[in-house]
Amino acid sequence: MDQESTKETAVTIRGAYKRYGPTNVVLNGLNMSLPEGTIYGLLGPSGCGKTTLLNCIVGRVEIDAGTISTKAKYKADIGYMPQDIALYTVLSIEETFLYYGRLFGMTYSQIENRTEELVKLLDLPSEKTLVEKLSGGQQRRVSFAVALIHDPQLLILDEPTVGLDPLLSQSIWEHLLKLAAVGKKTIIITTHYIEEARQAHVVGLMRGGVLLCEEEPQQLMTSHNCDNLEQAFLQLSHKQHNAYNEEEENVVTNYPEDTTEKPKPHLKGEGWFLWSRFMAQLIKNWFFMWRNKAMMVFLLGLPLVQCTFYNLAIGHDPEGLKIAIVDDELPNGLQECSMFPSGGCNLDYPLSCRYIDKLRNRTLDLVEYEGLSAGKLAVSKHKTWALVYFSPNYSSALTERINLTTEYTEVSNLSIELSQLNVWMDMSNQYIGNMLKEDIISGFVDFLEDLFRDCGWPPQVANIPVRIEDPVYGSRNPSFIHFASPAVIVVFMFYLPLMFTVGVLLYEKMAGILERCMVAGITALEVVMAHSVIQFVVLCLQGVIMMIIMYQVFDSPFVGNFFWTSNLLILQGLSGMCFGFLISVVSDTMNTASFMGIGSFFPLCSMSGMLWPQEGMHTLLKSIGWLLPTSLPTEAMRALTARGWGIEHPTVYKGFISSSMWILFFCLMTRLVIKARKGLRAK
Ligand SMILES: Nc1ncnc2c1ncn2[C@@H]1O[C@H](COP(=O)(O)OP(=O)(O)OP(=O)(O)O)[C@@H](O)[C@H]1O
Repeated sequence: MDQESTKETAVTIRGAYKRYGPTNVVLNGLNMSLPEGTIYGLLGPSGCGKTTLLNCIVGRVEIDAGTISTKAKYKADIGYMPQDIALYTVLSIEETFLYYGRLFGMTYSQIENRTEELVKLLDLPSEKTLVEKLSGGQQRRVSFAVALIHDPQLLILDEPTVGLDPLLSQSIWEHLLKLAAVGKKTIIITTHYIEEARQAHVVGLMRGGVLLCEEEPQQLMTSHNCDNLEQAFLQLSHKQHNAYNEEEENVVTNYPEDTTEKPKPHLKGEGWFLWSRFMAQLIKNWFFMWRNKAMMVFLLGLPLVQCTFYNLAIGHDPEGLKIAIVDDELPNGLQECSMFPSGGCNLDYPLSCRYIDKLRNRTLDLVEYEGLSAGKLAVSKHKTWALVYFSPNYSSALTERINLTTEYTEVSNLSIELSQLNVWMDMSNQYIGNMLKEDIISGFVDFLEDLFRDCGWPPQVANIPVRIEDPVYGSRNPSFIHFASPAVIVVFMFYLPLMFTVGVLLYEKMAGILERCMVAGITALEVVMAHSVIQFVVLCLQGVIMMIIMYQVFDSPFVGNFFWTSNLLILQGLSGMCFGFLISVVSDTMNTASFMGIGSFFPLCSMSGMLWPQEGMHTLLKSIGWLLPTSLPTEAMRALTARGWGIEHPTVYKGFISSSMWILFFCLMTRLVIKARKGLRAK
């Protein structure tokens, strides 16, 4: 580059090319030269590429070919006001200035003085006012003030006067002229109000990816023999249009080859990590959370409500289930039972009555039907869940069968058949069906043991010769809720941080705030670190709430080590947060992020052993299911809480390894996606 020509210039652009996709050429070999201490009014029709050009100058977008050189060498030497408001609306004016001031490395007293000056200059309301309470024009002025706060050498302003009162626009222009004259600041300003640009020292008209002219406004009007800029631009546009019509094809075919080496970035950051920038981001996050109290209540209330509802709704045995009884050995129906004693060794009384008593004790709702077909109809019409049928000679046949056991007498096949209790069930609901089956069978064993005891026979003979001893782990009557609790906590601890991370980062990304902060010099590492600190606090609180609800308020078994359990949950929360980072960089809209979040939720739940043991999964799923981010941590959580195993046990440490590997994987993928998207944007 010609050193001599750039000596006095603040911005020099030579042969800049930029396109979005193969045909949307936005910069087509553009040249621009901006002397120091001048105001450059960049004009052009909507969509001609003004914002893209500014983005290239501030380093938001990379050009495909050409050179950009600026006198400002560091990102923080530039003051940038994007077209969108791009402000944290929950912060006050004062907090906004404090945040950006700290990002630019200003001291607290410098920020305070500057705040006072800018509030006066831009006629802003009290600095304590929240940005969300300001009008659109006031918000625009705050955004303008943010660009000015650190008194930068180079100011890049994308339509700063849109929607402002003409008097205020005029005072802004006066201030810009003063900045250029006294402070030697260089300013590039885009505007749709062409006549406003008369006040600039130089105007540039952009059209078709190039600058049609770069001249002093008065000179431009004189040379085109016009009274105003609009007419001069019309003439220039006509001239270009006629010339282009002849060689339109060349616009694309002249474009530099994709293989051309990309130009190096012309602006430097100030390192990957600066404590002051990290702290500014952290304090801003804190304000953000403090102001979003509804969001905080939601984030902390959600685990509380979810865990409470889960414990109240799931795992309890259904009560009052209706069972049809058809007892053909009682001609006058079940009321006859009251005539017989409910205990003793009375083998001549109807034994079905004693058994029915046992069923009643199991909180079943027994409904008497007359005849087998009426009972069966009740089940098929879903009036009852099951039908228990006693044959006419049930008691005598059962006595005969019992005698076989106690006195080794012979028993006929008919007696065996009649002593059989017949049960028809509605098994469409697996859990209720199995529970009823268990009640019917264990009720029968109870009844038989009682009878044997009353008759002086060993009651053990009435049962099958298998004794289930006290369990090694868990209780004698395990509940589904106890099985699912570890998975529920692990899945919640994964998804709650994911929701928070995606919610916060995507909001900043979509509002253009993240880009604006990046232009101000903040790095992705500082953003991630500051978010992680806040997220860590939130996930610890969420974990404590869930542990209290699950293990203190309700009675999920906890026999493990609190230290390792809480560490596992924290690791799991961080893994969810990192997945949130990945979703935030992959998605550009809340819709895409929601689809990714919800889309991953069901597979993770179903394969994490929350609904069904992993041992029962299809072989193919079993071989990959353990790889998922919630599978091994769920097993580790179960082993820690229900079995009391320590970190030295493979099931436990595999959970820790799995969470750590997923954190690593999500971080790497996030990094790769950022790189890939940068590459795609550059194409
Ligand atoms: N990130 C992007 N991806 C793809 N195309 C883009 C992107 N940003 C801008 N463009 C396209 O580049 C062209 C120039 O857009 P740009 O926003 O730079 O125009 P502009 O002159 O600033 O318009 P306006 O005055 O309306 O703000 C448009 O066709 C736009 O659709």
